Amino acid sequence: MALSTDHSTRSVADILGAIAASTEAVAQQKPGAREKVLALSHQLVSALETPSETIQRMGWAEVFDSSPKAYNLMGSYAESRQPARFAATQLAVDLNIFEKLEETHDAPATEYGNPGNIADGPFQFAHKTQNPFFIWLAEHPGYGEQFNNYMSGYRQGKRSWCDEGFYPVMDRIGQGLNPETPLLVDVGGGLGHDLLELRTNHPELSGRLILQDQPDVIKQVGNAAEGIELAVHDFFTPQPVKGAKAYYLHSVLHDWDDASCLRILNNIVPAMTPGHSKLLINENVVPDFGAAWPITSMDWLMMALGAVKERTERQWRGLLQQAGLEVKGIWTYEQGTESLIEAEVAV
Ligand SMILES: C[S@@+](CC[C@H](N)C(=O)[O-])C[C@H]1O[C@@H](n2cnc3c(N)ncnc32)[C@H](O)[C@@H]1O
Repeated sequence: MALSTDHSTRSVADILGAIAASTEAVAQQKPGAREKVLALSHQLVSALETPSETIQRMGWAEVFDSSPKAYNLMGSYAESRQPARFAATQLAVDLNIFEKLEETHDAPATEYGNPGNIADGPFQFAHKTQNPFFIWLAEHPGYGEQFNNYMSGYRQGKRSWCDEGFYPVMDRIGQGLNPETPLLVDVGGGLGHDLLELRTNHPELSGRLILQDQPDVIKQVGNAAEGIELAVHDFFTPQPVKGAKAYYLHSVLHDWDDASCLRILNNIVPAMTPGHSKLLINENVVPDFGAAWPITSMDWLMMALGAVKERTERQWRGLLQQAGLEVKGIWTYEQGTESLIEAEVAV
């Protein structure tokens, strides 16, 4: 869902005007003035944010790190002076936050590192399981279905990689196609929203569009994805579709640790035709400085859910290189959006 510019511009201007008109009363601590501006601020947020941002804010960002209070309490990438380092804020230091963590946690034993075992992280502790998140989901179909619905909601209002001004689809994957050959294989593609967007934004592209996912997910798609081929495929097994123009992984690799990602990539690379096939990865690329809240809060969420992390550009390049892939370009639309990483088989 796109933000309606006319409506939101008018609302935002009105709300900002009302806030400006109340600042004097707040400064003078008039009864009710602070509450009024607070209520207006909530209206301002709801006028500005997309459904995706609402889900992020209510679902995890405020809990983890993005609300000014929690964020300032712990620290942020934004305040760090070292690349890709998280810096404690003055408030965290003043409140001895990290000493408190040390008392309640076995942090020193892990040298304060991220949890790194996908079968033994915070999620497994909470749910008393030894299964990684997606295996647990597959065993709990009700939750799996809700997760798939959530992924569709999470995409609403977000820039799509195939929107004008993001990844130059026609230039990069639009040449040398014919209707019989696979254009794009969406590996772990969920309910197929990316393929539907590609078809809507680029109806002129020819070639087969193939959605692959786990059995329950493909069953949930049913016949809701007309013109898209549905296939049950476990991405830890060899990719059956050979020589596609593009293999696409959206929010898949960030679910897994490096060893699992290499297994996924090593199962795709043999299917790629050198000089023809591209691997497209749609993920956050954490900037070394000043990462925006949608990215830093997602990093916290991934730690909690999967004992995994969002990756920096250096980490992405290193991972792909290990799989015999060479990065051809990274496209980012604006601060805080996911990026499109394009790679080919290294020659
Ligand atoms: C975070 S979701 C991303 C879904 C979709 N690509 C998107 O961006 O909305 C990860 C997807 O990976 C799928 N998945 C997990 N393990 C899988 C496996 N072994 N083989 C294939 N798909 C798998 C899940 O079912 C889920 O749809």
